[in-house]
Amino acid sequence: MKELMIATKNKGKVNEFKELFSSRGINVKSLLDYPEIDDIEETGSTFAENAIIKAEAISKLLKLPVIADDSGLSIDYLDGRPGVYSARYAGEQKNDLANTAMVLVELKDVPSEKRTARFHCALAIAIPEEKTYVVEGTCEGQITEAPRGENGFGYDPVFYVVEEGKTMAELPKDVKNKISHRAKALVKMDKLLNELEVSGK
Ligand SMILES: O=P(O)(O)OP(=O)(O)OP(=O)(O)OC[C@H]1O[C@@H](n2cnc3c(O)ncnc32)[C@H](O)[C@@H]1O
Ligand SMILES: [Mg+2]
Repeated sequence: MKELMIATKNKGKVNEFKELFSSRGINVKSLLDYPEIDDIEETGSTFAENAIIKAEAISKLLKLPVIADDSGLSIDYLDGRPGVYSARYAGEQKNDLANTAMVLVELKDVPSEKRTARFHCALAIAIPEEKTYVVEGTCEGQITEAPRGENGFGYDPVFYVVEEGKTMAELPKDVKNKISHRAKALVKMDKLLNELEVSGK
């Protein structure tokens, strides 16, 4: 089975990439296998820039083709925040519960029609001695008034998917893996991998 390195230490992302790539016959490795590698500083101003920064840094270090994911939540009422600051919105400790609580406080008493939001995912692939490619996917929704559901990770319990009538955290993982920002970006990445033959398919 072929292997791909994903430059992330986020367990929620790693689980989703394992599920998403297993159906493609690809085994996923991540930075959870490399505890000695520190977080790469995300100095970009867009998801795409940050995905490229992470993919290139880890590809250079490991001398391997590397995919990185930079993702987050943009809330219209908050002018796109938390955006690229999604992971550390409530502080440096990157706490999912504190981040979602902060979003709910900021949207307190905001009516449902003004609670529109979307998840973004930028996926970059850096290949040693070659150029870096980046693809993106989004998923539309609304911010709930309270968290609901146990599945997924991050902001999923407060992200309501209108077409499904459920929060992302209430949806079974196979449904999230069809409709999510990450799944949509991955469909585009898949085409790229086929063209580049990085996956060996
Ligand atoms: O940078 P890496 O090591 O990949 O891990 P990270 O957790 O710091 O990841 P990001 O910088 O991309 O920040 C993403 C933030 O957006 C949240 N997020 C990303 N994808 C999500 C999803 O599918 N569902 C819910 N929240 C998500 C996630 O919880 C983080 O708070
Ligand atoms: Mg990060």
